[in-house]
Amino acid sequence: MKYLTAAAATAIDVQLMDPARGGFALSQLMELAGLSVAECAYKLLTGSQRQQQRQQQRQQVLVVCGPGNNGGDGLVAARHLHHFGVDVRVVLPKPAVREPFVSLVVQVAALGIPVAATLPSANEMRSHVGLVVDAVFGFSFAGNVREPYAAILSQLKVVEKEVSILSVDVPSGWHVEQGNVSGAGLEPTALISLTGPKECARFFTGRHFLGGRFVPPQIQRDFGVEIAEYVGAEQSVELFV
Ligand SMILES: NC(=O)C1=CN([C@@H]2O[C@H](COP(=O)(O)OP(=O)(O)OC[C@H]3O[C@@H](n4cnc5c(N)ncnc54)[C@H](O)[C@@H]3O)[C@@H](O)[C@H]2O)[C@H](O)CC1
Ligand SMILES: [K+]
Repeated sequence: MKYLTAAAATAIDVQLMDPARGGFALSQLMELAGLSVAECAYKLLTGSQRQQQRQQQRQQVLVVCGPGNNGGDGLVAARHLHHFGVDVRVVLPKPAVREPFVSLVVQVAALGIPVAATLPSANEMRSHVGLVVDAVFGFSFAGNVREPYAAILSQLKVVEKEVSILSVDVPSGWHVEQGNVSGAGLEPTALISLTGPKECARFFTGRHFLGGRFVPPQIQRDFGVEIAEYVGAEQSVELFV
């Protein structure tokens, strides 16, 4: 398994958006990343009969979005989950002030998806939330978690053993290469790595998926990113190492 440093993940993004290499716009990559997240979340929610029963009791998916592109992936995923028929809510601690986030929030609101700045209470999450999608921080997170996100992560940690969490790309609060060194990071049930697993995924022991089905072969080869064996139209694939 090839693991990416934060610098390599940034370099892949630059290549993907280079007009002469990948030729993608950021919003396209975010759309595909968010679609992978939504499809993976849906699989986790409905994957087994037991989960289907639990899902009937605790139907909501709570998508918690940070200030960068990881949060953008979350906003896209929320929109797709709504179209998949899931009762989805968004927590966006800081209002969107720039594109593509402003438009993504408009798209979410146009579907009637509730957007709040704060998390529900721990008891509300225990009784109503079937899955939290952690889209707070991705591969550009560094240093100690600053507010308002420190409070959000602490509140999620209170319920993390009782409510399933799917982290997008990096479990929020984890050092991108060294893992949960501060102890303030989430300990999610599942992780969906986008493009390729980051170094911190070496320390993750839960269910691990790969998504982001958009990397052309040349860029895969240049960075040693492994080609996942997606089946048919699926947007995420579980990794077993
Ligand atoms: N090629 C791909 O796989 C793609 C992945 N995508 C997703 O984009 C993120 C990386 O996005 P980026 O905007 O570079 O950064 P983050 O979302 O990780 O966060 C930046 C954001 O967070 C703030 N911040 C950083 N450290 C702290 C801190 N200690 N406390 C508080 N706030 C902090 C920083 O100021 C920024 O505002 C990747 O992981 C994928 O999820 C793309 O969507 C598509 C291509
Ligand atoms: K995350």
